[in-house]
Amino acid sequence: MTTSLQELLAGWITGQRWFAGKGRVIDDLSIEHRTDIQTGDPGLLHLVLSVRQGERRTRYQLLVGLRTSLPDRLKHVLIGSCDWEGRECSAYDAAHDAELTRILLEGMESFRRAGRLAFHRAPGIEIDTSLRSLVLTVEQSNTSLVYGDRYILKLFRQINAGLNPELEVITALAAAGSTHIARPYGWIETDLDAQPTTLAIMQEFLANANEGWALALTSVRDLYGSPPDVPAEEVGGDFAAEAYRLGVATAEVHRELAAAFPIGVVEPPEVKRMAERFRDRLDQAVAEVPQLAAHASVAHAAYDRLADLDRAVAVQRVHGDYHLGQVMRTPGDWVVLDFEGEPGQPLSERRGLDTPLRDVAGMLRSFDYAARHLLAGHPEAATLTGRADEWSARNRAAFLGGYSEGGGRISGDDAVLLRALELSKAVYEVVYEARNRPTWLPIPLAAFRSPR
Ligand SMILES: Nc1ncnc2c1ncn2[C@@H]1O[C@H](COP(=O)(O)OP(=O)(O)O)[C@@H](O)[C@H]1O
Ligand SMILES: O=P(O)(O)O[C@H]1O[C@H](CO)[C@@H](O[C@H]2O[C@H](CO)[C@@H](O)[C@H](O)[C@H]2O)[C@H](O)[C@H]1O
Repeated sequence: MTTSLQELLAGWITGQRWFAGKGRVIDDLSIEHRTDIQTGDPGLLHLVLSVRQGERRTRYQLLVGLRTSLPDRLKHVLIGSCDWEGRECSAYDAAHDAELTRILLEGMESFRRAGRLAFHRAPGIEIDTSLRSLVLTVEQSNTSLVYGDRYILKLFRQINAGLNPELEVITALAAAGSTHIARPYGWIETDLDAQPTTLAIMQEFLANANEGWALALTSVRDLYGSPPDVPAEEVGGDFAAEAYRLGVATAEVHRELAAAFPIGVVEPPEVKRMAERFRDRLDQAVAEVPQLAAHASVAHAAYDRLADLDRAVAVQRVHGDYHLGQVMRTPGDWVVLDFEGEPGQPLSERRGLDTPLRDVAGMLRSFDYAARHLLAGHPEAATLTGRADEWSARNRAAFLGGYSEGGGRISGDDAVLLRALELSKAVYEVVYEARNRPTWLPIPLAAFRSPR
């Protein structure tokens, strides 16, 4: 059975949104660990796959459902037919099968152990196991299940051995009473390379919240639709007050992170090495995305200035992949999600200390994304570019104002660091877009146009 399921998976996995190795040939796919969470019909398998593409080996997690007869409601997530213990079965993505995902809730409620899997519940939490799940249909690197508007369970798709930074951070911030996180309710663990490894995290579902990205886009649309002589601040959907409030919340989260985890200082030689890493990343990105070559000199100039800074930089735990899709506006305040760091980086790096300006840079880039992403293919793109610049500049400034007001420190010297961080993020985004959404590539490329 294993061989045929492996073949099916090799054909199926490349089409999944969360598959990180798009555009590269799979040299080998093997099932590293298999846990039969439920035997019988339907059956539920948990698989850790190891996918080798060239030198790179990546692990992915799958929940595979097996049924002798697949109901219509699950036909859209069919992986294929396979032989399972002598029977012809349909294998499918079980994340979409509420009958099977309930087993995960039951597992967390009862602290179940199934083979190598260990289910956990957060202290003082009771889990309602009667809730049915739906898969969240948003662009994401993982797969999230929403149980009855009460819980959201994120199944990490790409698995790295070790404790996931998100679980570590939200547990610490919840214990410190933070109002800027969604409370943790439970998690699922395994051991990989002899390390406890987080496979999934369940949190409070923020049912009455709106994603920052969606709110920002509504504002951008309003501005695009308004007469050209009306300034941004007079357009109905102006976002600047929210951007400011988000800046305040960001500074508060940074303060909470600094209080909950160790802090440190990076001396000038290490800042030089940071610039060096940015250069290496740029070179790799240019090799993968040739369109970036024409802009590389702008980034190199920013990295040279960083290398010459000759100044120590304060570091602490940070978010690491901060953008408008990671923040939600609840009726009360902004809540920050997904403290996972940049997907694809080693866990040691994602759990390491960094300058909080990395997050500030990430959010500044996101304002630029929001301002420009509606321009691609827009018939009036040429005239609307000025509007996009206006929206971006206004909201970036408001966010920075809020960040300072909330106690976040940005000194004059920090402009050099911030610029280098922004361009490094844009380099990451160029690669990300080339791999996942090639039509969006012009958005990060626009970051290299001119110094702000
Ligand atoms: N606690 C939550 N309550 C409501 N929606 C959430 C919550 N957590 C995540 N989401 C929604 O799921 C989306 C993806 O979540 P995220 O943690 O960023 O996943 P990924 O790491 O896969 O990108 C968010 O942009 C948001 O729309
Ligand atoms: O899946 P994650 O949320 O962890 O992050 C990845 O996907 C993001 C896209 O969904 C990507 O963000 C980029 O696009 C956003 C708009 O969709 C934009 O707001 C961000 O500024 C931009 O970086 C993120 O980089 C990637 O890690």
